[in-house]
Amino acid sequence: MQQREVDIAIIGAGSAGLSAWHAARKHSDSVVLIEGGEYGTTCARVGCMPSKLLIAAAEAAHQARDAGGFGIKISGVVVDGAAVMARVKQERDSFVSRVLKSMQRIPEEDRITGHARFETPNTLTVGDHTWVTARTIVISTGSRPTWPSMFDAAGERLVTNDDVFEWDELPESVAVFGPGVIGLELGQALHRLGVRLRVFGVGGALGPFKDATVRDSADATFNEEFYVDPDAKVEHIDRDGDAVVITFVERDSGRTLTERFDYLLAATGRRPNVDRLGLEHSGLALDDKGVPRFNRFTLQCRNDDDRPSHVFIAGDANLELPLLHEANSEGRIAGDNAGRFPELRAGQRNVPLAIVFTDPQMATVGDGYAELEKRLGGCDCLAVGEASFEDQGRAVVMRQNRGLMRLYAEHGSGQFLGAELFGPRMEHMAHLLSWALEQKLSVNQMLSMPWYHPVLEEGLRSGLRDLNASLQLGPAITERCMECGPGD
Ligand SMILES: Cc1cc2nc3c(=O)[nH]c(=O)nc-3n(C[C@H](O)[C@H](O)[C@H](O)COP(=O)(O)OP(=O)(O)OC[C@H]3O[C@@H](n4cnc5c(N)ncnc54)[C@H](O)[C@@H]3O)c2cc1C
Ligand SMILES: NC(=O)c1ccc[n+]([C@@H]2O[C@H](COP(=O)([O-])OP(=O)(O)OC[C@H]3O[C@@H](n4cnc5c(N)ncnc54)[C@H](O)[C@@H]3O)[C@@H](O)[C@H]2O)c1
Repeated sequence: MQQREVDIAIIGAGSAGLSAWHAARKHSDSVVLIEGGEYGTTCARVGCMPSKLLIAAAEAAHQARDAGGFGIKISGVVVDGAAVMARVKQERDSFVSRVLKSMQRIPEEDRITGHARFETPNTLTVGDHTWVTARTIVISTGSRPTWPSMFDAAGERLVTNDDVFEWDELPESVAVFGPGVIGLELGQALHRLGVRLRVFGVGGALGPFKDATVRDSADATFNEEFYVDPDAKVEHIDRDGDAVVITFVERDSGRTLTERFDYLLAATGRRPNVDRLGLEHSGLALDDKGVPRFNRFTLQCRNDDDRPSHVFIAGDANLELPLLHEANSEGRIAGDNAGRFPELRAGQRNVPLAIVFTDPQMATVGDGYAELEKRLGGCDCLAVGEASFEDQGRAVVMRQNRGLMRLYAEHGSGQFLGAELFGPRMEHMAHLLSWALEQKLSVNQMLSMPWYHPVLEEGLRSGLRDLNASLQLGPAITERCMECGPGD
């Protein structure tokens, strides 16, 4: 076994680990980055980027088919599955190669390949070849898909997002389990690319929504396009030859059906990669899910005797907000603090922002309705406003007039608190709203900003007016702003 003694060891060369490495190197030349799986990051290899590439192809097919609604006739839209997958893989590989190229800036002697495990609080073994003793350690080991054992009946026809972007052709049919973020993004894309689809969920959850009004709107809208049952009754999952055979109660008819699918796509959530780290030797205090307890501003873990630890945890590994921008910023904070230890700095954390790239898009800004309701509902302090996109001017122009937004504010102060958004191009609206929340703007201040015409943001103005009306603050409310032009 080789022996390495370093200042800082970073476990996992994903997005969080790479950010941590760059931040840590500002403090010390003695930093190693340990990677046990494939280099290139989850985001570029099997996550954000290939999923958006598949969605982009699906959008092109959808727009071609929908063009008739504008009087444009495109006959015989053909999806060439092999060509679609070839482009997804080619662009995916190019994103991965950019990550790999940027990693060349990390000196070779500072990169160690192999699975890391704690042997003592300051010592790791990497594979069966290296002992690393480190003054501080960053855990940035990411997460992996998880599914209930009943899916194992599908054998090798059980796939996850790790497999989909390796397909050379599009399958004829897929049963998606989990109408969460991954299930809806990939499910809708596959459907639009001509794949026969059923999406099964449990307990009624749909996407990221906690506000039942928005969730119901999304449920109805998606079901106009493809089958989603967020509270499915699935009786059996079997394997017959190359097919996965699923017996379930159909949502509206109540009939028990047995259908064959090429694949079962498990999109039932992800678990943090902390279970194979030998954490029992790390001295760290763990929560009930086995994840180290940590401070979200410093990313510092705690020891099981409650003293602050020399170990930090960033990215999907800590299970807090498994999103790319959070992995990057947590990695930066963790790497910086691992370098300064025992001195620490509280890092800047942004307001929660999540966007789902379905059509219509889904987005949440702030703590989300369930959390706000818990915090402010009891004292009747939570004001709610809403606006539909059904008759929103610009959305009608674009034939994208579907969806609903709900906006939240605090009674008394009038401060904007967050939103759940379902509608066209919400990625942009969600950014505007997160910036307003970051600036702690009141609803009144937001309404006093410029509003162009005719834009989707006029729909946001309608929602803010409705919210302002529920706040009962200031002068009488204008019901509908006709002098602004049609489009509110
Ligand atoms: C299909 C899909 C789509 C997504 N789309 C989006 C999106 O559109 N927008 C968005 O913000 N987020 C998206 N995400 C989430 C985003 O990809 C993740 O939040 C982010 O990639 C997490 O980065 P990370 O550094 O924590 O983990 P990773 O990039 O997974 O890095 C962890 C690394 O640690 C390594 N490792 C694990 N254990 C060990 C060990 N013991 N020793 C050594 N190495 C180890 C792993 O091999 C891995 O390389 C998506 C995720 C998926 C799955
Ligand atoms: N656009 C994005 O930002 C983006 C895209 C993809 C993934 N991600 C990240 O990846 C994370 C993981 O995504 P995910 O979709 O795997 O998790 P998720 O938590 O969003 O969704 C999992 C879904 O599976 C359902 N489910 C659980 N057990 C089930 C069962 N036995 N049968 C049927 N359904 C079941 C849950 O009710 C939930 O709806 C997300 O939370 C997100 O942070 C982000």
